[in-house]
Amino acid sequence: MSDLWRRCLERLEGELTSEDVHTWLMPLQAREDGHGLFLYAPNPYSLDTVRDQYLDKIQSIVEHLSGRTLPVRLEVGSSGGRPAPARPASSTAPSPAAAPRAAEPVHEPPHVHNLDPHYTFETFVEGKSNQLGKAAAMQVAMNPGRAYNPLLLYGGTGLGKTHLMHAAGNMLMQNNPGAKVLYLRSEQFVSGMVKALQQKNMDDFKRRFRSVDALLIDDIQFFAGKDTTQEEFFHTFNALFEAKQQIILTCDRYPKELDKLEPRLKSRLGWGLSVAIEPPDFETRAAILLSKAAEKEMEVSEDVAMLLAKRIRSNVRDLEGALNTLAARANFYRKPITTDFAEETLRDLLNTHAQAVTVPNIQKTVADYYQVRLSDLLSKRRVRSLARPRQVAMALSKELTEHSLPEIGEAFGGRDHTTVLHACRTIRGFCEKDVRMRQDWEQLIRILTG
Ligand SMILES: Nc1ncnc2c1ncn2[C@@H]1O[C@H](COP(=O)(O)OP(=O)(O)OP(=O)(O)O)[C@@H](O)[C@H]1O
Repeated sequence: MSDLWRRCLERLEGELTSEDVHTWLMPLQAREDGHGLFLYAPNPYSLDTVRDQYLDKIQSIVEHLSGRTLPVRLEVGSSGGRPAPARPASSTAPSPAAAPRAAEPVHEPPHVHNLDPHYTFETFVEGKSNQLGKAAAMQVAMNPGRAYNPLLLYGGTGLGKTHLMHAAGNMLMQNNPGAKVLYLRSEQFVSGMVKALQQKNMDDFKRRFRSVDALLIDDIQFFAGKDTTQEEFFHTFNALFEAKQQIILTCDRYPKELDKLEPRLKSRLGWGLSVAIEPPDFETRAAILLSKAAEKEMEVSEDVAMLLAKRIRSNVRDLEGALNTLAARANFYRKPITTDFAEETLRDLLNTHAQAVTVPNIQKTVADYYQVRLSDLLSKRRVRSLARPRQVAMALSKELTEHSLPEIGEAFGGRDHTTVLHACRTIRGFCEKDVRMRQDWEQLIRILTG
């Protein structure tokens, strides 16, 4: 890899999300000579995206790193000169020896996927919280268009929905290398559509999306309130569905609960299978940490993994962030990652996560959330409008703090420990069968630990 591009990527990793870097920038091949830095995109779609969203940033980093004005050129192809997989028929095959052309807008359907190769089922750690989602995603990858269509994965941020979606796409490609799989964030669907409307080439837009074997759209909550997008997506959905092409979607909540999403679209989304991805429990968090550490070839003991898993409960992205910080510091100071080193390095981060999670804080947060008075929540009154939030607050106290059942009972106006135990069981039962309760629960966990 060109040294300049490697350093540029390192900078970009600090400025963009790792998803952006993995999806769009890592797949680029680079060649550098005295005239410029040449970047080769695997397909026209990827070229369009890199040019529209990242080229300016890349250009300024390259200038900064090289200390001079060095042009950055983009084209479809490879730095080794292998023919471009999806060059439009009117263009000649790229050759790195030829003068690079400026990127032109191209609207051919992508023949090379833009999936993140690191997001596979092998690198996904299974636990109770994501078991169903993983099984469903595997089913879809093995029987695209037939098992569940659409497959919709929903749940809070950073819990592995995007990972599973890419894993399904990667497995589908592995089983059928000729398949056309297109992954997009919903913002990209919206901006592609706006551009097509402006340039009056909606036919190209429609063709681009409808010619794939599997369409993966991330974070569809972004469609809410965007009527034209929903209309277009509705038609794309129908076309794909009728042709038995696979659709995989993610959403940050149960889509039926999304305001400002057209009823007919909501109904379509319910035709296949919707699976919740829940926050992982302690054991799964620790297992994920050990697996990520192994992937990064970091030496992390079980003690360190358990320390982080115990203190960081919000989501997997935060866990991974903590691990990356540890890796960078350990590398810099050339020190082994012991529990002391981890405590010291992540002191602020661990404190932030620990701070919010006290019983009084949980009580106050739950009272605000359900709009009841704190004094009522802690009182002996048994009306239902208070009893349920009180049980939620007790169950959260058990889940998120180290306090014992008697201590929690004491903090809730001197109640018996069996009352707390009953609350925990009742709320767990509710979460299993009632979508709204589960959303409340997850939302509260996010507020308290985010
Ligand atoms: N069970 C798991 N095993 C391994 N890695 C995981 C797991 N769950 C999440 N991750 C990792 O956590 C990070 C965040 O996951 P991901 O981006 O898939 O979350 P998400 O649910 O799509 O979040 P958002 O809604 O914010 O897009 C990724 O690096 C992913 O690999």
